[in-house]
Amino acid sequence: MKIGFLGTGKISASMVDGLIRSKFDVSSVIVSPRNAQRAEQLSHNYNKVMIAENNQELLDASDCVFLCLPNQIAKEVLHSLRFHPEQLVVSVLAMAKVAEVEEWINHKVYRAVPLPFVAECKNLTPIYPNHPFLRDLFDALGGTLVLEAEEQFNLFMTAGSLMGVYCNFIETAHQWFMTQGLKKQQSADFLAMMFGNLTDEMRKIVAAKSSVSLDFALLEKEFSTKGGTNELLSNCFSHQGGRRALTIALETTLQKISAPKNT
Ligand SMILES: NC(=O)C1=CN([C@@H]2O[C@H](COP(=O)(O)OP(=O)(O)OC[C@H]3O[C@@H](n4cnc5c(N)ncnc54)[C@H](OP(=O)(O)O)[C@@H]3O)[C@@H](O)[C@H]2O)C=CC1
Repeated sequence: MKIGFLGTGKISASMVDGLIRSKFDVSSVIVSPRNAQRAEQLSHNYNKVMIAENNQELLDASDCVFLCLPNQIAKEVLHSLRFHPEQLVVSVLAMAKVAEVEEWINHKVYRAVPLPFVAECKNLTPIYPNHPFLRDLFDALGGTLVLEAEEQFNLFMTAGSLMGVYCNFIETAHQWFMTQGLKKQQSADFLAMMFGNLTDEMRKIVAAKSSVSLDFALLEKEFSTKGGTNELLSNCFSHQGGRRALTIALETTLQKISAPKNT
């Protein structure tokens, strides 16, 4: 199977890294010439990776193509391209629904939310609708979550949009500690170690595969001594609008993801 990536950015590079590292049987990978530096790097790193002359040549050579373009220009770029009837087309575009992309390209479309961690074959990737080839591919990259409805898929797209705000949260605390006099390196080391360890705790619970699913409220309690400073900080954050701000941000993002575009 020849797999093509239209738009050679962060997600394409992560998927290429993961595919080459995985046991998935891929005969060759074709990337589009933009971003030139990233495409060059991938073809330099891996024998199986070739750079197409242009977007149409990439489509002509691919059995399966992942649409990994910036959202703002996707419609315009895709409109001018010819897809082949037997080709499997997978959109990773966050902000366009299946029906919209199908109208742009006049071709059946599947969707996926691969996150950068597919590069190390350790991410669960939601797909919609189900497709056996995509299931096998993403299973090799860490696991597949098959969604029956696009509304469910859009909720996972929203969940996948939490990475930036998570870093924002830590950065806000980090900046505050520095204004209070902590050394940059010491603050960064401490925060990175603590948040990394919290993530490891969640991994342990998931790996134990107990019948009880991960309970985040319980974790919050476990890491908050009754009457202690963790409880104080968490309650203060919630009462000052922290939870509300996150809920509003999630709703705004889901609305943007789900809103119909001008087709
Ligand atoms: N990053 C993530 O975690 C996730 C991203 N997504 C979605 O995936 C898509 C890609 O995201 P991401 O990889 O992060 O974005 P990037 O900006 O890293 O990659 C987009 C790539 O498209 C290239 N490009 C721009 N114009 C064209 C064109 N006309 N023809 C071909 N390629 C072009 C850009 O090249 P150049 O640099 O030269 O402009 C760039 O390399 C987006 O729609 C995003 O919403 C979905 C799930 C998760």
